[in-house]
Amino acid sequence: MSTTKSSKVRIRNFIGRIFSPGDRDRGDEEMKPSSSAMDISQPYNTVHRVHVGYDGQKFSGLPAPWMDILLRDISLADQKSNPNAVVTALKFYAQSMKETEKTKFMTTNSVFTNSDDDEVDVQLTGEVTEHLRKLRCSNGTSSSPSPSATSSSARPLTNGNNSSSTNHLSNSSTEASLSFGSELRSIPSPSPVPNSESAPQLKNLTGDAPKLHPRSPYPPPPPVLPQRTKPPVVIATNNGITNTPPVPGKRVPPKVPPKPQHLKISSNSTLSSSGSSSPINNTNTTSSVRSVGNSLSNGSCASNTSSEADVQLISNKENTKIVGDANANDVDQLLVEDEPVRVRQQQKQKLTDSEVLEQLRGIVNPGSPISKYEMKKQIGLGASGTVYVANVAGTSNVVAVKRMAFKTQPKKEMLLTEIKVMKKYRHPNLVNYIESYLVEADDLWVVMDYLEGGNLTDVVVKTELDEGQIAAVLQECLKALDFLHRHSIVHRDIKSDNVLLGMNGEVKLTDMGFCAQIQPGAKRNTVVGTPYWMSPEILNKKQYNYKVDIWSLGIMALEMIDGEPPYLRETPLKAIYLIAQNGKPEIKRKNDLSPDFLDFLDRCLVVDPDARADTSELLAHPFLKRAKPLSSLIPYIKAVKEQLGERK
Ligand SMILES: Nc1ncnc2c1ncn2[C@@H]1O[C@H](COP(=O)(O)OP(=O)(O)OP(=O)(O)O)[C@@H](O)[C@H]1O
Repeated sequence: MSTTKSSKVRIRNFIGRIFSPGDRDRGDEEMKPSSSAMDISQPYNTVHRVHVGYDGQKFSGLPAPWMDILLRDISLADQKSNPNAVVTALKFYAQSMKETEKTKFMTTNSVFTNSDDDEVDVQLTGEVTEHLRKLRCSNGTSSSPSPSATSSSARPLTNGNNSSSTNHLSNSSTEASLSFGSELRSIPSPSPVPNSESAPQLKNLTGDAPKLHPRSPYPPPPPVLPQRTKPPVVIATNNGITNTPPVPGKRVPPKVPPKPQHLKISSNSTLSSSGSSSPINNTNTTSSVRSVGNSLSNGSCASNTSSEADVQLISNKENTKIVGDANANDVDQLLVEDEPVRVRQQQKQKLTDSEVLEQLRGIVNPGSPISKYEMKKQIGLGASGTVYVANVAGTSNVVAVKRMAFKTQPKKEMLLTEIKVMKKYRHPNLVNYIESYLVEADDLWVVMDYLEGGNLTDVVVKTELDEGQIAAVLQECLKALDFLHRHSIVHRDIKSDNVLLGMNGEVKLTDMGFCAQIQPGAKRNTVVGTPYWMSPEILNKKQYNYKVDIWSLGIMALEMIDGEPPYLRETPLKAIYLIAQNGKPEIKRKNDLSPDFLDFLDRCLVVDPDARADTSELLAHPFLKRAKPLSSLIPYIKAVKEQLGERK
């Protein structure tokens, strides 16, 4: 097993204990004979609440294991300084534990499904919220990151910087609850894992040929040392598309029939109702909405598109008005435009395994790949399968083949999403799909470009890139993100692990499993990502859009400076607390960085997504003018490969 593989697996093992996917494994469900009419179903939508109090000094009411872990990871002083962030961390943690409980196996990423299953939520009592309100008033500020605290950018920050944790607290909840899955489990403690590679590291501060020596020492790490890579990812579907101003330069929402007046809700209620109360929740309102839903949101990353439909109907209605005003004499036109169209309510449902299989069969090539590809060696082991390098028989072409056992996949819909996105969206900075096969209904082969240089993680962990090289990598990633965002696709899992390198220095994004399609101006609240790279709005379960990728890109830039994302050495609970508490992470080596680079980071790591840069802005940023040719990466990639090869 290569070092890459083993390190990823190690980290996965660690993280897997903490976070795991939220997709219900429907495999068993599918196999079961249908229950008779006399059967009484198991309880569902269960909510298990534990009352949580906070007296201004400490939390109470948590189950003992939770209290232990809270006290171990977050000091009383920290709890006191920002109880909101504690709530965010607990909520996230509770959800992750629930998902671990449900799935009972480890996977690469954590996925929280937040809508259609057991409720997992943390709310504080009215008494507690009142206390926190007073605290905020007496401090004269929110305990969440403030705009000024979270970005040194001179650009105006509009709103939302008071962190969503404030949202939890500002509602008038009268019940304090920390809700779990069906049964409370003892909380696994992160086991100590050796610090990231103690082996010699390659490093270059000057941009010259890389030399082997360790990265700069940082303050002594705390005792619990999670390893980098494949930490948790989360998905929580919660009817999450909302109405926001359209994004300039993005695609125009598809035309849909005007919404009947009696069904029309105010723009405010559109946001808050998330479509659940609207009588016309419909994922299939228009053909384009349907195609979006079918092509992408069938994966577990899909969120309910009903709100989106509402938004479109409302905005279309407004368009209609303008058209009507402009053609006031044309009564027929007005009548036609105002004709209410009733749209049938249809609930978004997850695909069954057999539906996923059916769709998959429609995508894969017929026949068998066995004689076409000669497997050379295993190059990686992911949560969903094993990656091999292979030769195309009779040619000198080399490809990567990912083989997955379909039936036992925990995230079948996400797999389907990944293949669909890879197949449909091709770009020089994306790992491109070549073809796929389903051998004997279970052995799924996905053939793709082979990126011989491995992933960026190995390079950032073992070497220190200079600013010109970092700018080059960021520029390539931004080109891919710009392409995805222009197609209304949000990647949602940007991190160095998902950036692959070619031996000629090419840089490509991979791992489309968490991609989602968001219509321009719409938002989602499916909690997806890898916590260390996760934007505050996702962590706080707020509505979000494509800007989450920009935050993660900023964190990835910090990885390239420091070799790891912020808080990696903290326990997961503390890390989540710190992200919620601090917003923009501290940039450790500020004095070593150019003003352009600092400004680039500032523009990515803005807590308020509306004030955060988009790909167009960043692609034009002066920092990218410093980008060196991609060939400058070659010695680094080679040195890392050699080092990894030596250790095999
Ligand atoms: N196209 C490729 N070219 C070269 N190496 C690859 C390619 N795809 C994957 N790899 C290597 O294989 C490893 C595992 O890839 P995989 O996509 O299975 O990882 P994962 O994202 O951890 O897993 P999963 O997607 O199953 O959750 C990667 O870290 C990478 O080093």
